[in-house]
Amino acid sequence: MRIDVISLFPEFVAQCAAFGVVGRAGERGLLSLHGWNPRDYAEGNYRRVDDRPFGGGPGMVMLIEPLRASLRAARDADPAPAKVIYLSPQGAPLTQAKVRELAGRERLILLCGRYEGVDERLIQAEVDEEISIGDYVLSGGELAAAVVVDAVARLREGVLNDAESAVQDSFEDGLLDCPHYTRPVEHELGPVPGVLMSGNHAQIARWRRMQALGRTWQRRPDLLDEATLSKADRKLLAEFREQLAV
Ligand SMILES: CN(C)c1ccccc1CNc1ccc(C(N)=O)cn1
Repeated sequence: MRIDVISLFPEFVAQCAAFGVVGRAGERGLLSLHGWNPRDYAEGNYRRVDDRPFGGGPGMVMLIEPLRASLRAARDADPAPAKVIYLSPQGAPLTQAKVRELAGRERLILLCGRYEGVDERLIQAEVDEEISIGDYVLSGGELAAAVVVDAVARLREGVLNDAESAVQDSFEDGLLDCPHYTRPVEHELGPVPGVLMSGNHAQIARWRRMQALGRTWQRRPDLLDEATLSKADRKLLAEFREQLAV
């Protein structure tokens, strides 16, 4: 998979992708990341990439042409067609389902805005999708781009080993994860739930599913509404709630 990042700080996103499983994906050739800086395509001796907003008001707006030229350079760098994604607070919320869809593509071009954003005409002409990583404002789209790179890379075949992808699964079905424990069994902070020490793998899986369902119900009932629960799931959740009522 190839991801091109259009940014005034292209090394920012490359650095975020240099660690851990995503860094490993790069070393294995499963993911290639390329940065393009609009300033390299800006005309004039000041190489302007922004200018004042028509209509007045504070801040600056990114100019069309440097972005357009850097997007063209990124597209032309590889024959595969690319989906252009603009990271902005005005975008559609990023969900795991959207991450899965993006991970199925061979190329993505991520456009990172700075200042107050980008001239709307460039967005209309060049952007396929606007995506937001959450309802908050960042000083630039680069952190949002790094989030997309990480979330997408881990879903690519061969990036995660079996153990790591098992962790991924717990979020795949739209539920929160169960609690995790490791040594020591006894600690001043409390014991490890006995079922996890039982060696009874069916019971352990049952307990973990109950915990995932229960925590989702407690912390994110909105996710629970969207999740399709089996009859067995509903029974487990009822049991979880009974245990609370005790
Ligand atoms: C400077 N701003 C406000 C801006 C305005 C318009 C576009 C991009 C930016 C860059 N900032 C971003 C980007 C993304 C997100 C997000 N929630 O995904 C939050 N902030």
